Amino acid sequence: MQELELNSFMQGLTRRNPGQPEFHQAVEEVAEKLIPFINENPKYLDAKILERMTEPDRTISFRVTWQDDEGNIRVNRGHRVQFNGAIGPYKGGLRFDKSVTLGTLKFLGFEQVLKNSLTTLPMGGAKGGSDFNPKGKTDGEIMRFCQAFMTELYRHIGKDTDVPAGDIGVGGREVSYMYGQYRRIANEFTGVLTGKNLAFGGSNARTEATGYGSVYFGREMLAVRGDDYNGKTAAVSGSGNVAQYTVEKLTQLGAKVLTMSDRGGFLHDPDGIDSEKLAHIQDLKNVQRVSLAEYATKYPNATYTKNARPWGVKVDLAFPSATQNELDENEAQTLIDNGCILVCEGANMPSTIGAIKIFEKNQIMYGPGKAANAGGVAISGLEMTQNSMRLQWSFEEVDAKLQDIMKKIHSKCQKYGQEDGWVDYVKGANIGGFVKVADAMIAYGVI
Ligand SMILES: NC(=O)C1=CN([C@@H]2O[C@H](COP(=O)(O)OP(=O)(O)OC[C@H]3O[C@@H](n4cnc5c(N)ncnc54)[C@H](O)[C@@H]3O)[C@@H](O)[C@H]2O)C=CC1
Ligand SMILES: O=C(O)CCC(=O)C(=O)O
Repeated sequence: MQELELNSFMQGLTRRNPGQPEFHQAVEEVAEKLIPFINENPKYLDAKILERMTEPDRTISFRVTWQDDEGNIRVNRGHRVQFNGAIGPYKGGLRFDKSVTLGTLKFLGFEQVLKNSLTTLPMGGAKGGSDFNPKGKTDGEIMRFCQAFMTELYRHIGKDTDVPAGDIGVGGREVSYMYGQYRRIANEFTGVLTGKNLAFGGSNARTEATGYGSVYFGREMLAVRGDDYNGKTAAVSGSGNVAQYTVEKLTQLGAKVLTMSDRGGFLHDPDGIDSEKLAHIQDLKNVQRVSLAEYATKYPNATYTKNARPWGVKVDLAFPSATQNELDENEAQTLIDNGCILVCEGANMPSTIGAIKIFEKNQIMYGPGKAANAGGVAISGLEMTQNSMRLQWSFEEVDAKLQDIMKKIHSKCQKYGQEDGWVDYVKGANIGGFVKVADAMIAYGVI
């Protein structure tokens, strides 16, 4: 059997998936680390596992028709990419954002397969969403869109088939509207979505899990070098679900968070964003839904810089927690030049391939999203468990399980990514996530 070679593999993938640069990027980052491992393990080469794993099980696209407050008929496009179901029901979030394309969801679905495998729980990988732009929409419009979206999606999902959840633009409010519509159409009360309200089957700590989990992962990376968060400064990007709970946990564990951001720019508070200030940000973002610029009117020591990102601020730690490709090669170099020792990704693929190369060259602690932000989907997995048992565990029980899972993910990354004197977490996460899915696919035979 001829060995795999990165360039020709990527040429074939690009040819088969034209116009999907984010999907190409996500596969390239994985393939670069996996191909040498596959060539050393011919069972994966012979079974063409990488070729099979980069082709989704299926993609579903559909029209979503809804009415705005003025009575105008609006049309969006919805998708669900059921990427790989070898180790469990498809699982992964829904993104509502004007930038969403099938290519975006294929990159996210591909990452999700490896991430879900790393959690140790039985979950396949999927992602879905729509090019619907929630910005400026009223509550009634959001509800009607969510109901219209679920009216088609419901026939493709199920508690043992595919269990969606939130992502950018989809939080507790949207999950509730979608769950209500599913229940109405299917006439069943099952755990078909996660991130639900605590009143109807949600799990304690799911809201906090991605941000907390990312900080727990960072704590494990620091512990390898005998270090911790105490007294360190941090830059966080984003101001949504993941960013908010990253800031909360970092602060609780002794770090001082200096930045957050949104689509319009970034906030720099040299005094640190403490719990009172974070509560103000949560009001601005979750209730008023306005720009972070408002923060500076209440806390005048802070500045809001328009159309810029936070990576030029001198910090010890960086937690990119907004979106993909929000940290490039030059910004990575600036972080390193300013003494940053750890980058831990709350977002999916926030660092460009060039940025990752800079982190690797400098051998800093770099936790890629598929490992560092896996706490969110892990607690979604535990929400499914609780729904099956018709039980609800306490916040403390779930948080303890989250900490344990993040430790196990870290250990798996170490096992496959230990190099001479440092840990290559990208290699560790990619191989660690791959092996379980690949072995299941081989066991199934040629399907
Ligand atoms: N919610 C979850 O449980 C999980 C989320 N993630 C990832 O974390 C990231 C953030 O997601 P959430 O906090 O859930 O979403 P969210 O909708 O609550 O917040 C998104 C944040 O990112 C910012 N943002 C979005 N697009 C941007 C752009 N193009 N440029 C600059 N800023 C932008 C928004 O202003 C907002 O602050 C995403 O990459 C998502 O895929 C990863 C694992 C689980
Ligand atoms: O909780 C889930 O199922 C989705 C989480 C997710 O979309 C992600 O990990 O990127």
